[in-house]
Amino acid sequence: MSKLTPMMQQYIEIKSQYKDAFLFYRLGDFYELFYDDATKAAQELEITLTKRAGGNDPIPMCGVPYHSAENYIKVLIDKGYKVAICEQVEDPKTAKGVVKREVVQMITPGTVMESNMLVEGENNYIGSLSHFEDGSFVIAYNDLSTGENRLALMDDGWDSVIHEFYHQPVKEIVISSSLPEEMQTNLRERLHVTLSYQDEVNFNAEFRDLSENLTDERLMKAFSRLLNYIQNTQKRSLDHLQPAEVIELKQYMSLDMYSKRNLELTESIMKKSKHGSLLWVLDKTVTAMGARMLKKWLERPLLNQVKINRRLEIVETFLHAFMERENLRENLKSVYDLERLSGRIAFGNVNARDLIQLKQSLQQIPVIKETLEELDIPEVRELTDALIYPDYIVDLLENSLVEEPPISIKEGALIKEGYHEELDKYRDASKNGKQWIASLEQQEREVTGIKSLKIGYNRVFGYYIEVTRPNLPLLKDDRYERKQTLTNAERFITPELKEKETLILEADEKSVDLEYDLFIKIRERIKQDIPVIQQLAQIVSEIDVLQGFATISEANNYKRPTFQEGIFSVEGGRHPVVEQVMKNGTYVPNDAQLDENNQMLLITGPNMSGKSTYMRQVALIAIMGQTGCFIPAESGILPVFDQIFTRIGAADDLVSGQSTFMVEMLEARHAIQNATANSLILLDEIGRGTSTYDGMALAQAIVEYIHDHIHAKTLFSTHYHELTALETSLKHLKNIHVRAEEHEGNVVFLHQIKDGAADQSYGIHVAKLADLPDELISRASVILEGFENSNETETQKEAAPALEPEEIESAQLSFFVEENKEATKPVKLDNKDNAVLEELKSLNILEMNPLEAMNELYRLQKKMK
Ligand SMILES: Nc1ncnc2c1ncn2[C@@H]1O[C@H](COP(=O)(O)OP(=O)(O)OP(=O)(O)O)[C@@H](O)[C@H]1O
Repeated sequence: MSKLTPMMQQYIEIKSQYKDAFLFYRLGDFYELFYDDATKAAQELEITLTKRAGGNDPIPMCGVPYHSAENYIKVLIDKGYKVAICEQVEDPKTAKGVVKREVVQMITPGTVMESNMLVEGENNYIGSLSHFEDGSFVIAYNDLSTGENRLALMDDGWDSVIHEFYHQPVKEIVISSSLPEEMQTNLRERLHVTLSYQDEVNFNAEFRDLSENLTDERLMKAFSRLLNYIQNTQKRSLDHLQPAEVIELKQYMSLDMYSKRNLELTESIMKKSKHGSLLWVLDKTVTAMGARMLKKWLERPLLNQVKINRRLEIVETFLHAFMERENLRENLKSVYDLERLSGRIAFGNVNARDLIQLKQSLQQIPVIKETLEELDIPEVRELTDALIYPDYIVDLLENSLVEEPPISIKEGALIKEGYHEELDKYRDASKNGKQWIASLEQQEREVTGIKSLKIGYNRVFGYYIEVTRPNLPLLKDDRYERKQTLTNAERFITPELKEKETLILEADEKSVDLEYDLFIKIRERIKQDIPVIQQLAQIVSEIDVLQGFATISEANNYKRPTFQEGIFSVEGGRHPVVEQVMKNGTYVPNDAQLDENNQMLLITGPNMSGKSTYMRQVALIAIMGQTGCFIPAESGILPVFDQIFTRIGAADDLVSGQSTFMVEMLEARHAIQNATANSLILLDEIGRGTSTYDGMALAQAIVEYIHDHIHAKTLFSTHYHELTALETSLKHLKNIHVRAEEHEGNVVFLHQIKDGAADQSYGIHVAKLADLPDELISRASVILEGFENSNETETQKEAAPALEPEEIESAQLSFFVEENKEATKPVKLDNKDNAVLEELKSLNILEMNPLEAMNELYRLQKKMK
């Protein structure tokens, strides 16, 4: 290969430091990509790949225009790639004007700042994961656009890490390369995130303020890992980063990853979007900051009753104060996204228009405060007192910036008159010069008698005197110096005019430069107040979420719940999302009663009758109540649930490679291992993913296990009518059913919950509703009759007698019981089997994904055969 140009040599040197990113190499008006980057980018961005002469081997190359680069970068970032931006910068070591190239910023999926790459009303988190010798993990979160930092310490093993990341999704995870390979693969395969590495962890003094409240060294280390990564990628001021908040996971209701998805809290399963989720119904916020806070609240409902009641109290006050609430909503509409604005101020990305928006937002603070002051209850007063109006910021912006500045900050017209003496002088000089020119024009018209004589300006010649051709004879010789001839006119200059021109242009240039400098100073000054702005943003967001709760509660007739330990007693409860999408008044409300006597509700009823909807409704009411929102019910007494676990249909797509049954078992296991007497468990038709008897046996054993060992409030829906017999043997279990009636051979769904077990299944009626062929339906009815008459089926259909707790342990359900429990029944094994058994024992099932586990089992079974 022949010698490369110095520019390409420099490229290769820089690229070697950014191997995992697309290097956008600035050349004139383009960012160029070379070699593999070019080939891959051409494919991903659907742009033309060309070749650059590079000795014997032409170099693959493609480019994107500088001005539209953001759009291309967004495509790459959305696909999980990283981009390094390489610019020409002045080299301070060399003579002025000589430039060098360097990477000025990395854009990675988790560190996006550009507004067109961010979703309004949603956080863009990057996470870092650190592991420690004692088996604990720390996750650190950062949203670079808002500066938020949060930390969570986890000492419940690897599963809890995965659950946490499901719970709080991130675009990118920063790890140390010493994180065990299986864990790295697990993160990649289960979370589909970009993994980045930061091995060197230095705690920089400049971050001391951010970590003052961190006493645990593990938290410090994890936080530093994240901050170091951000520093290395961003290479610019991070003044907007907020002090780390430690998430005490035990202070929030824990929702496992299955619940968040199954209950469609923030995203609907079908559409994979906010539409159709609880968030969609409840989001009546008017600011982007409020929307983000609402999402966070829904993801982490509270456990502390005092805090819950504080929120409910404010919601109630807002609910009854219609006029004040309407005013608040109006005022809030004028509040810009202060959190993201702070980030951009820190990064030096804001223009004068942004600062005017900041001023207008801050000007709403006294108005909001005044409205709140009219609602005089202690909980609101707390918020009102915290709203401190930063009049000095508003005054600064009011005195310095014009009301409608241009987008560019480099062309002047930003700063108000009277703000800066020197600037006023330049402006005066320019203005005086221009006035002098205007009077010269007047004077020359009079002296020459040419009425159309005018003084004009263009960038090439500066100021000139223009005389139209027919008037030229009126000009005395040598009066002006000829400069340019046009078809219909001549242009002239005079030494005096040129002298004034120099003065005017100098003054204009100086004032534009000075305006820029003054603007930067104002921006830097505001930078110091970022914490004040961020604090206001927090309070405004909270007010916004709470007024939103009041607004939706009023619109949908939600009621304030009360709390009482151990009792879930709801009258006329509704599913908030199904109710919302159905026509007004068509949703059938239902009561729900769970208490010490009725810890478990076994729900039967035909397909499509509303079993799942009812179960979800119970959980959503609990979540809404603990979030501090009113609930969709006539009245409600709620317990404070510490955790919610769910196993509700449609989960098969969770992790590719897992069978429905395996997912079902994993979800059930998770509940059984972690639930307490204060938890809520929803199990929808557990066991249906396998053969009838297996399924029924598992279902019964699970019901018994929860009933006898866990005592969690549980809703269990089933098609195994045989299980309803358990009501007689399990003291705290109650049968309920969803009512349906048969009318002229068709099933009518009443969606009403009634005590007792359903009397028949109506499965065939539902199949009929689904328009299966008549012949097939008749045949199914005949087969069903056959089953019902068969003695064998009758005897098998009896529910097995309830097992004693010891029996459960030996009921071959070790899958649900703790890992590594000794098998209770000895089995005769030969040497080959023993070897397989040893291998089986040594498998670390919890570290595998289900597909790996299945493959292992299959392999071992094959070995035995
Ligand atoms: N209380 C209700 N009022 C009005 N419509 C309801 C109610 N509950 C459920 N529905 C309607 O019935 C449909 C079926 O409900 P759901 O999926 O809960 O039934 P299911 O009994 O769980 O069915 P399957 O056993 O087939 O899973 C829902 O999509 C909803 O439109």
